[in-house]
Amino acid sequence: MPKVVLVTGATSGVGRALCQRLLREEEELHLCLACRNPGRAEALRAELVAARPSAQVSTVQVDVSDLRSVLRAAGELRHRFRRLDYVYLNAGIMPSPHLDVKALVSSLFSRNVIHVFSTAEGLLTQEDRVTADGLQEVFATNVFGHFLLVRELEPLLGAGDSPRRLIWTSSRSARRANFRLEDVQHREGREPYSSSKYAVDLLSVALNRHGNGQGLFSSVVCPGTMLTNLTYGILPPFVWTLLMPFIWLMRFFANAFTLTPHNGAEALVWLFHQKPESLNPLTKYLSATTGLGSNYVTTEKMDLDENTAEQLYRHLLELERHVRATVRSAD
Ligand SMILES: NC(=O)C1=CN([C@@H]2O[C@H](COP(=O)(O)OP(=O)(O)OC[C@H]3O[C@@H](n4cnc5c(N)ncnc54)[C@H](OP(=O)(O)O)[C@@H]3O)[C@@H](O)[C@H]2O)C=CC1
Ligand SMILES: CC(C)=CCC[C@@H](C)[C@H]1CC[C@H]2C3=C(CC[C@]12C)[C@@]1(C)CCC(=O)C[C@@H]1CC3
Repeated sequence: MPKVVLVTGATSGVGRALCQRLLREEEELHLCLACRNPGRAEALRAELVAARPSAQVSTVQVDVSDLRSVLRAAGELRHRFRRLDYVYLNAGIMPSPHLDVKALVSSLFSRNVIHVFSTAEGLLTQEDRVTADGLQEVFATNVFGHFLLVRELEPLLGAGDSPRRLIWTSSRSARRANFRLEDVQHREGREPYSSSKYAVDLLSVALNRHGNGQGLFSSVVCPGTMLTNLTYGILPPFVWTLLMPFIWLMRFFANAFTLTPHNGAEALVWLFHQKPESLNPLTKYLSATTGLGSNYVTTEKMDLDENTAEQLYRHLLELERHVRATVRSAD
């Protein structure tokens, strides 16, 4: 039986590289591309099948920031598949990022330079929006839409003869100081991206607590800093090109500059092969690249506690009840 793998945000960046690498490395696989843009999804499907004609690749349309779209897509997946072996919860956004150039320059002369360049701590703020469902867009996309998808896919992720896996694309920029249980959507702060990734880390811990007994295992990864549509929103491609000599030099000191989506996918592919029982739920798995360009996976203990994880989980369940009631009454 081929393993069934669902990937959100497969049309570009690390999601796309993950699909290419999995199909190149794995014989028996059914890859389902969960994408918001059907044209791009079909173009990717055709490209993957052209590269490997025996590959089984399908698509499903989903905008993870739109709750009705998530409910509809999950219904379609329940209809199409009897089980999902791996779900990569990878789609993510960072809207209208602002780089604090003064902080960037002063970090160059600080002892913290490697940490700051690996995590972007203090360097970036974003402007979030509110979705048609009334949620903060970064939270809806990076966290809640995916949470609802997982909840809706529970019948396909339940106990079976082999473990089921959730693999979240988080970030080294997830930071406890940017997250508050009283404001999980980050309505008030200026770092919704970091807050959303911290929420992802917490959520993964809670999902393990509630799912491991039924054979469901969750992990978080950071692909490192890559040049993708997301980072081209921070600096345009030509500026990244100008910075390249500096970045190549930085790579000898900061392994987080993976730069290409292929390199960034290292930890996502590595996790595919690991026995979930051997993984630590409190560890983040990081793609890393050496100065000479070799890829490897390293780990980081997450700065969180299980009590906060549980409280966030309950909060998300409550929000889920609320949005389901709203969707029902509007239909
Ligand atoms: N780039 C980096 O340096 C880092 C990225 N990450 C994380 O990696 C993940 C992938 O980002 P990356 O590859 O860099 O960025 P890209 O912008 O290249 O890819 C993002 C993907 O997510 C999809 N997407 C965005 N919003 C939605 C939505 N509402 N519904 C469905 N799909 C959506 C995009 O679809 P579409 O093609 O339609 O736009 C695209 O396929 C994100 O979670 C990001 O936070 C983490 C650390 C560093
Ligand atoms: C000289 C030089 C390398 C300049 C680039 C400065 C910044 C644009 C980068 C420094 C740290 C980077 C970083 C990210 C984006 C680009 C930087 C701010 C991320 C926020 C991208 C998305 C993530 O999930 C984490 C990354 C942390 C580091």
